[in-house]
Amino acid sequence: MRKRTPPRRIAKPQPLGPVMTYAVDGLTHEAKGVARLQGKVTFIEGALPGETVTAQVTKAGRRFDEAVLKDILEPSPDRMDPACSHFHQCGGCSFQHLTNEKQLAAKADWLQGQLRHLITTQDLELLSDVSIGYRRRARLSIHRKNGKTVLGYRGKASNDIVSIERCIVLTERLQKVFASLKSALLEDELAVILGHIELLEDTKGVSVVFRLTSPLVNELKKQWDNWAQAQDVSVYWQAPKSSKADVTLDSMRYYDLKDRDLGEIRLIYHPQDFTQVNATMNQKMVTQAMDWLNLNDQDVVLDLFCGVGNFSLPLAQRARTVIGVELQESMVDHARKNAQLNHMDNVSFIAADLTKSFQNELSNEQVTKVLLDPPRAGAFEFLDSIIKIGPIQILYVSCNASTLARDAEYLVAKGYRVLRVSLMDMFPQTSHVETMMLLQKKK
Ligand SMILES: C[S@@+](CC[C@H](N)C(=O)[O-])C[C@H]1O[C@@H](n2cnc3c(N)ncnc32)[C@H](O)[C@@H]1O
Ligand code: SF4
Repeated sequence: MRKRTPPRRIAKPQPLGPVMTYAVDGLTHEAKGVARLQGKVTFIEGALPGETVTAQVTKAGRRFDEAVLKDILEPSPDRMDPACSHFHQCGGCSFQHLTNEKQLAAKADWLQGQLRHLITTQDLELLSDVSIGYRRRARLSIHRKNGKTVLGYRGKASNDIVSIERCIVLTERLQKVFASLKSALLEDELAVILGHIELLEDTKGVSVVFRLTSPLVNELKKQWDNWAQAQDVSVYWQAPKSSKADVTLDSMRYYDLKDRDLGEIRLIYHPQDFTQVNATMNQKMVTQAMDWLNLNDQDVVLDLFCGVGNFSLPLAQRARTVIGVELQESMVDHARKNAQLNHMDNVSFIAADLTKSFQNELSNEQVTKVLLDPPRAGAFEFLDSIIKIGPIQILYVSCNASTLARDAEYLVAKGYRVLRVSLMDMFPQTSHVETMMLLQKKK
């Protein structure tokens, strides 16, 4: 007899609490106001420190409650009207109700808190740029309900897709393509066979990746190729069940990095490879990394989690040798191609999983400096290997301050000290914080 799957327990929605008045005195890094009522902490989405608000508890826990904002009785002087009309529904931004200056102050506060065992308040440097129109890539969700197509992003409070008319954090060119795409797609049969859509802008221009859930008939493809031509964008099709769009070398994307003294580098990549989302900040970040590492022609540098060579190639312009390490074989291929295209023969790449040790392949090199740029999980598993290699300096680029704090505290315990730290505002209007930290081996 076939076993029956037991019915899934669905958590009962909690009844809403009464509307209460709260004095807000803090802000979480996810932009929730923090208030205390009779000793219990309540997180209120959308409330700011210094405000008196009314709110209603939606989730009561043992240690804290979560509440929705009802009314602002006394607003903070730092409050501003969100520039985007979708702000209250869309899950993309969390900070638009706070001035840019205060957004940065809140991020700096939070980062200092995370790194409290490593730095003092004066230590934090800041790298920032424009606060809207900066995103060069975005993933649009698509959903069809009762014959209607909804195109946009996931919502703030739920997984539902919020219909977006205009997204002001996208680059201007992407905003225009988004608008044209939306009006062409909503009534079109292509919408029925799409999983999601990726928009991308780089030095080559704008491109759109359509992820198909069913095969595409020729006529529809022709129609969309015409749309792409009229919009001057490239279209890539990701076939159903394949992990990436099929892209020939000729139709790869590319972006350029400029160096003050050493000229330009062009990096090719697959449209679905990892690339930094904020092009201007990426350029600034790479320049800062080169300045901080202050390389010379004797340096041997390891670039860990190197992607397609975003740091490796600029490093190779200065150092004697650079070795890049990356998990994805296809990105390693692109990184090698990039070295070739830029006529660099002092950089090589290894495909390896950095959660595992593979030191033997590196043991012939006297590595002087290491740059690492891991995903959110950090690089803890590889730290002992780095310590064994014993570089003079380690430059850590991080998208998650709590794993950075953990890893840096370990490195400090093993004989390194923190020289410089910078908050890099890669994603204004959101709560994301990127950090660069330079560590030096103690004598
Ligand atoms: C934050 S990205 C940085 C990429 C590159 N440094 C850049 O600036 O474009 C992290 C990279 O680490 C790679 N990665 C993720 N897990 C890894 C692992 N276990 N071992 C090696 N590389 C990994 C990802 O494929 C991605 O390219
Ligand atoms: S991600 Fe775009 S649409 Fe969403 S709130 Fe931010 S600016 Fe508005």
